[in-house]
Amino acid sequence: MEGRGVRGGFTTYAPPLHTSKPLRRTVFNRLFAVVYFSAVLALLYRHVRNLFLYPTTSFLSFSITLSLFISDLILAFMWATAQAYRVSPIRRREFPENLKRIIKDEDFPGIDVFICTADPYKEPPMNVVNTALSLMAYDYPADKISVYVSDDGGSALTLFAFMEAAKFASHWLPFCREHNIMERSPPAYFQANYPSSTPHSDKIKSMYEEMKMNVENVVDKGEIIDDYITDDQRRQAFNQWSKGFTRMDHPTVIQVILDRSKDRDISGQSLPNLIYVSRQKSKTSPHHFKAGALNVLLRVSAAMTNSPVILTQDCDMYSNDPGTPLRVLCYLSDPEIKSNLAFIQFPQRFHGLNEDDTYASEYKRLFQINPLGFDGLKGPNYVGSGCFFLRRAFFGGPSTPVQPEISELNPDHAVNRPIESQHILTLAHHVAGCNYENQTQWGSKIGFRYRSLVEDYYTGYRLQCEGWKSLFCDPERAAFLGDVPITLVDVLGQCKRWCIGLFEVTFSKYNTLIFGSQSMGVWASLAYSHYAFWPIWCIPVSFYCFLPQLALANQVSIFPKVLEPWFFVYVFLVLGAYGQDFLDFVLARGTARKWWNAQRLWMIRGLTCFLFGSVDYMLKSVGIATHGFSLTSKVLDDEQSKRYGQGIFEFGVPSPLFVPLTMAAIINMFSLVLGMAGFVRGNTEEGLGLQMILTGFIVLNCLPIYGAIALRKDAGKMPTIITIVSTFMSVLLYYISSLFF
Ligand SMILES: O=c1ccn([C@@H]2O[C@H](COP(=O)(O)OP(=O)(O)O[C@H]3O[C@H](CO)[C@@H](O)[C@H](O)[C@H]3O)[C@@H](O)[C@H]2O)c(=O)[nH]1
Ligand SMILES: [Mn+2]
Repeated sequence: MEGRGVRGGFTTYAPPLHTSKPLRRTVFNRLFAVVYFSAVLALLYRHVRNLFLYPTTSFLSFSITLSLFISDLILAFMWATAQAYRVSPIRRREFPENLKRIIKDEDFPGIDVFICTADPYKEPPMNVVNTALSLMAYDYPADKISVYVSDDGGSALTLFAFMEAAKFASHWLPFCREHNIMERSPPAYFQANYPSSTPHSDKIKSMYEEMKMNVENVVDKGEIIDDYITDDQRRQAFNQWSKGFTRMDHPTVIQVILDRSKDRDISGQSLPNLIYVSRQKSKTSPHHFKAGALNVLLRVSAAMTNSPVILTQDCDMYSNDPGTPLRVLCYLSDPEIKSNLAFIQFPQRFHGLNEDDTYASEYKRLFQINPLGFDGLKGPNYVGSGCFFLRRAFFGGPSTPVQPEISELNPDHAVNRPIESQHILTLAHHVAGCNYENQTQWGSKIGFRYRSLVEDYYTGYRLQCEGWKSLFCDPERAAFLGDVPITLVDVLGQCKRWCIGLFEVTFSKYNTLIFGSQSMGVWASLAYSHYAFWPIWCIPVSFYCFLPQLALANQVSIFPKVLEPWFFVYVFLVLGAYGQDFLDFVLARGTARKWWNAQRLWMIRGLTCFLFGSVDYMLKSVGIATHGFSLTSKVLDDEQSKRYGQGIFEFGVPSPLFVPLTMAAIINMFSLVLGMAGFVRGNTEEGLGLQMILTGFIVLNCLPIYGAIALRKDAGKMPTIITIVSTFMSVLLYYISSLFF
């Protein structure tokens, strides 16, 4: 594949548009996997042997060995699935500078950009607007871009913000072009380029500030006051928010804010289409959260522009590089790649992370490392944002197309009427209706797939099962930058939602191991299974955080003695796994301190969201609970931001998620102290060495929790009620354990 040039399907001497090459560490990884696997087998053999010794040993030691066996079996399973990312990882490069020789501007495909937002108070309209502006300002012919905004919040405030943004866009877009600006989200530009201001940029800045003031004013008031309703068009638009209009129950609102066939910027160039869509909602029809919103956009955009390329974007992920669509074209101009390509995924990267990424919100493994491994198989999974799709992929497999119910939605249907024509608007309203999907294949065989809270993972997976491929595009300069949650409860809440969504896939007929391996081969199925089974990490993590410690506190040895042969198997397995993880992390632009935080968060997730997500999923399957898509908040609180900036853990709210975590902190500290005391007095068994090391390691990981319990006075400290409940439960747990040991 390397160095191949592409022109009209023939391999020529033309300069390449893209290359790919295997990662250098692949050979090492494969060898290491063989050695590591032998050690895993040895350990499992040891457990099985010990289990068979029962009933010569006690019931207690049988239960302990069984728990360790189950934990290690799960760890071994997760390790095995993760090897899928290590068999053939590749890294790609694109050469957009060679594009002009192969394709002319007028032959560029149209792009429909989808931006989803769902709540003006959790997702401030100004941020949504900034995302939209950054995408409208792509270095791409404006008459080929249409931006569709889906507002599940059904908020006039968001529509108002976009009306203001459209005015500003007519100044902002030419300004960006003229000065060749990289940061096309206005606040990112002002932050990066001030104080080196010019009269022109000052003028733009003050226009931006004025828009921002108007929008925030309206959002604060919660309504559009008459002063802002400056013309009939606006009056008509806002009159749609009639009495009885609520976010969960309202008719469709579709507003063409900019029409590229007639709207021009101040330099006279056309502006991209900008269309606001708030689909019809009714309390009696399911809306399927983001997947439902995206399917409405798929249909509304089909009616209006039907561009062959679609970019899906979360409202908080702005473009950080105006050249991104050209990178995409490097692949789309290669007929060999394009024929079975469903999507090109860019990594989710973030701005506003604190120095050491306290909550590992970067998810480096998920978003940056593992996709390289996926890419050498069938391609990366879809992660919801920063992804360019070929529209055709939503309508059946590459060789098994599925026809939509009306021909206008066909991916190759050409739209030949203006978007504001009555015919088009009527059709668009029709396909945005909340009953439109009844008795259709939307959500099952067509479009984004329903029935999982991780619609992104599930949709990408199903597309690949249909035979589609995908590509991972990870340029040095981040293509998109998103917000991160800055409080622990938000971080864990988001992860808990993912866990529920993942289990919804695992325990369905599309199980990644069974259905997946039949549809896309063993390795890709393993790669998907790694995430499908993500939440089960809660089992080994919980066992390892409590069992050895309780045994230690009771002076019972459960691991091999220090320096005996099995001790070295344990040491190799642990150091091997952590060492390889560290290496991957640092080679992917990571630092040692960020890695430390990432491994800490893995432990924390095991005790919190993985655990609660699994339990919630089970409660739901037996009909006890229901769950929805709880939005991640993108609003910054000053005090919280300050603490986040200093790298201080933010607890603050009395969430049950914190209870097992605090219990682990307490029990580990308690056992460590007892263990040390035993050592000092000389009556600690020599078999307790590994337990002491493990407990010490967990205590080290829990340092911020002790601080939050005992030392801090700020609003982000551990709520007293959580400390009390956890202490009580820890004492209870210790008491129960002492009855058995
Ligand atoms: O009913 C809904 C719920 C959410 N959203 C939008 O979905 C996006 C993602 O929501 P967010 O709260 O930011 O969730 P995250 O967990 O941060 O998102 C990650 O995980 C989601 C799946 O759980 C994916 O959809 C996202 O793309 C991925 O970034 C946002 O733009 C929302 O406005 C809707 O449009 N309608
Ligand atoms: Mn998000």
